[in-house]
Amino acid sequence: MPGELLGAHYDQCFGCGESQPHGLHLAARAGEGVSVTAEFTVQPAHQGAPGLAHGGVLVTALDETLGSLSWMLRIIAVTGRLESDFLRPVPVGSTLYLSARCTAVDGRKIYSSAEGRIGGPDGPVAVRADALFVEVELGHFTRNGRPEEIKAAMADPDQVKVARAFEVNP
Ligand SMILES: CCCCCCCC(=O)SCCNC(=O)CCNC(=O)[C@H](O)C(C)(C)COP(=O)(O)OP(=O)(O)OC[C@H]1O[C@@H](n2cnc3c(N)ncnc32)[C@H](O)[C@@H]1OP(=O)(O)O
Repeated sequence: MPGELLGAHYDQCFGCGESQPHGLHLAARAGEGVSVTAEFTVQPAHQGAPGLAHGGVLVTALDETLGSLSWMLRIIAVTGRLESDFLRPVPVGSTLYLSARCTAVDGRKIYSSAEGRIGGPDGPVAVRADALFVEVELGHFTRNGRPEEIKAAMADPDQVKVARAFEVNP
């Protein structure tokens, strides 16, 4: 339902994992239709220039928010292409109000756009991105991931967590 937290897909994910000490701890919420929102507060560890967020970290926040759209579509997908615009510098300590929406689905291709605003959900747009995600099978992760982490994720007694680690919306 709109407003509901989607929860982390994998607890070690750099974007959303609760157990990832270096991560962004992004918590995405369902929006209206195939859309999501999330908030991310820039920490001192995310600096690129004194007191300013690193652009790559901001793109990660956009990527993760866009990736969360797969949950709304119940599709397993990975980022194939991500094009970003940096419109305003984002100071450390500021909160990025993120929103992403799916714009089209064509076979395995999922097109989407996202933006991050500062100063409030209706504040000026600081960063934006257009993405192409590509639907993949579960084997994309099990074949390509490092075996240690695959085994650890599969061994979790919580079966919902196991499914989520591989980006399947249960
Ligand atoms: C809840 C989840 C949150 C997750 C948030 C984080 C998301 C991520 O960061 S995922 C990690 C980063 N991404 C990756 O590691 C992906 C690495 N790339 C790959 O594995 C592959 O290149 C992959 C799967 C994207 C595509 O390969 P493959 O499955 O062989 O598909 P392929 O046949 O080449 O392409 C399928 C279609 O997509 C198109 N396509 C694929 N890549 C691109 C691209 N970069 N640009 C444009 N089009 C592309 C192809 O042209 C093709 O189109 P069509 O069907 O019209 O011919």
